[in-house]
Amino acid sequence: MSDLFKILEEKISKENVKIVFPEGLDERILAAAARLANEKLLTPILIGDIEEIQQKADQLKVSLESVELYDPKKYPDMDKMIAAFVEVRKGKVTEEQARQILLDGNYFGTMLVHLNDAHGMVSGAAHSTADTVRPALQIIKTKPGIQKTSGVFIMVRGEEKYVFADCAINISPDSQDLAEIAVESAKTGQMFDIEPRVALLSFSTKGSAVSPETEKVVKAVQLVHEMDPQLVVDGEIQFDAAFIPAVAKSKAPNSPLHGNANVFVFPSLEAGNIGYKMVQRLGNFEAVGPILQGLNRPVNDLSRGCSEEDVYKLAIITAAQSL
Ligand SMILES: CC(C)(COP(=O)(O)OP(=O)(O)OC[C@H]1O[C@@H](n2cnc3c(N)ncnc32)[C@H](O)[C@@H]1OP(=O)(O)O)[C@@H](O)C(=O)NCCC(=O)NCCS
Ligand SMILES: CC(=O)OP(=O)(O)O
Repeated sequence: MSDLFKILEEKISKENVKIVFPEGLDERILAAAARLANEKLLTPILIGDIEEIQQKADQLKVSLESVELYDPKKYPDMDKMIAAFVEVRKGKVTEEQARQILLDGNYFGTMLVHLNDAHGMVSGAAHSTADTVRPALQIIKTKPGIQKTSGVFIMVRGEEKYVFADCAINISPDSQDLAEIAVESAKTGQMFDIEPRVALLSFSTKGSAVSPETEKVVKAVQLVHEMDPQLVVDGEIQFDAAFIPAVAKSKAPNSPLHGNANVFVFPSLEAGNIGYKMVQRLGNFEAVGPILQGLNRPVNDLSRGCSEEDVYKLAIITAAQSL
């Protein structure tokens, strides 16, 4: 993984990438932004009260040289931003409402990305996922052909790397959503040198149980075959049959995964979010993400339990996604 970050770092340091951090007063954000600027990887834009940010930086003894600071309350181009927001939310907000909404750092930061004043955004160290991503869903929107944004984690322990999805966004994905999540997660895995072998997980393997929940996954696998016939994929399948070759031999002898899956698509957000946190905390995996996939421009959400290192890494990924 460190090699991979080196490749991403080399890529982004040649470009002048600007990443906006709406939580400018959060210590983890401040420290990571100072480090990213100091290493000349990208130009961070911190949002918040400028004096307070500077005071906090002094307390933390970090330099804000090469870091841009924006305060929505004093932003000189606010009228232009309000007009653009009213336009993108067509009929859903008035100018007066927009003036209020854009004081919120996540909306303000997302608009900087929308208006090409920043290449991407990282937030969520101090905000829930809903508050972090809602502006992106409303303003940045999904790429053509993609119905739903979803969030993956790259789970890393030594040389082991796996993709877990969706751990962040879609609470009750249907078959179509799961199929799209599977195809997009395979592509995200490739960004991290993972040759995707995709398992659509369930509590059942190949009809060992039958219920609306298992049938949803079976249908999703059929849709994945139509969407990407070359993709190595199987389901519905239990985690052990997807991951342990000996168990695959007994439970799913004809599975193309042969117990070697590396992209795991969970059947619901309950399963995905609980699953990634258990593997992170009980299995001592590093959880890199959530990386949002399917958006027109990169916006990524942090877990509120993140460290400075997590912020630093997610910013590098966000910058790489913008190229
Ligand atoms: C993501 C989430 C915030 C969206 O919920 P919401 O804001 O209530 O969404 P709404 O249904 O009001 O939709 C708001 C907009 O986002 C869009 N949207 C909602 N979900 C979307 C998705 N998965 N992909 C793309 N767009 C989406 C809607 O189309 C709507 O657009 P519009 O206003 O232009 O019509 C919600 O699904 C959620 O809370 N998910 C769980 C997040 C979480 O807690 N995860 C665990 C921790 S990581
Ligand atoms: C991704 C995630 O679970 O975020 P949080 O821990 O902030 O809810």
